[in-house]
Amino acid sequence: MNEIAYLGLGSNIGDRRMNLQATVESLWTHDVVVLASSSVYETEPVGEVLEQRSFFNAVLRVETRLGPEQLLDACKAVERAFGRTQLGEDGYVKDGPRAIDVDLLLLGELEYSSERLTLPHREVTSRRFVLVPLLELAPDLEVPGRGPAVLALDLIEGQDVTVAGPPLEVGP
Ligand SMILES: Nc1ncnc2c1ncn2[C@@H]1O[C@H](COP(=O)(O)OP(=O)(O)OP(=O)(O)O)[C@@H](O)[C@H]1O
Ligand SMILES: Nc1nc2c(c(=O)[nH]1)N=C(CO)CN2
Repeated sequence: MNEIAYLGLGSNIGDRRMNLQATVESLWTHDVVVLASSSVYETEPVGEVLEQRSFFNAVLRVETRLGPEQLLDACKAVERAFGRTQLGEDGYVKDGPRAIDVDLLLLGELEYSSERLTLPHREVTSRRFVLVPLLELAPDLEVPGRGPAVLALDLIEGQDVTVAGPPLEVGP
């Protein structure tokens, strides 16, 4: 059965918008149908590395027949295609600069936990750079197990987010 999922994209190396657009095209080749994109936002770095270039972030609404672990594999395959080092590999920096980051934010109503995957994404309700584009696509969104996304956004202080450009092209 096909499910609706939301993916969070981020880039802060090279041509950031071009990297996000190329990610959309790469997802098509992994059985992930991209239905809609949020606007592209320029966002202040959040997390363990604050002294780095600002990010471009966007959220995609996708449709897929993949299950949770397979969908994570697809996200990781797209990151690898852009040369991203992965957790556990040489050169990996938690929260560090990256040409592309693809996070699996939500898969339908699923609450799921395995060694390598947590759904909803553990940070989905604490990051403005995720919630602002997510709410643009789904203003009434309820985050499974955590309540209305709009209430979570109200609780976040700081984390500058501004519109940098129109939505990514999602057509084939
Ligand atoms: N919902 C999820 N989406 C993506 N990765 C997840 C998720 N839940 C758990 N993970 C795990 O988190 C690991 C680290 O992810 P990643 O390399 O993208 O970290 P990061 O981008 O530095 O930080 P963050 O995950 O907080 O954005 C992945 O290898 C993956 O196994
Ligand atoms: N603004 C912003 N900050 C981040 C981002 C990101 O995509 N945008 N990604 C991170 C690691 O996943 C760490 N910090």
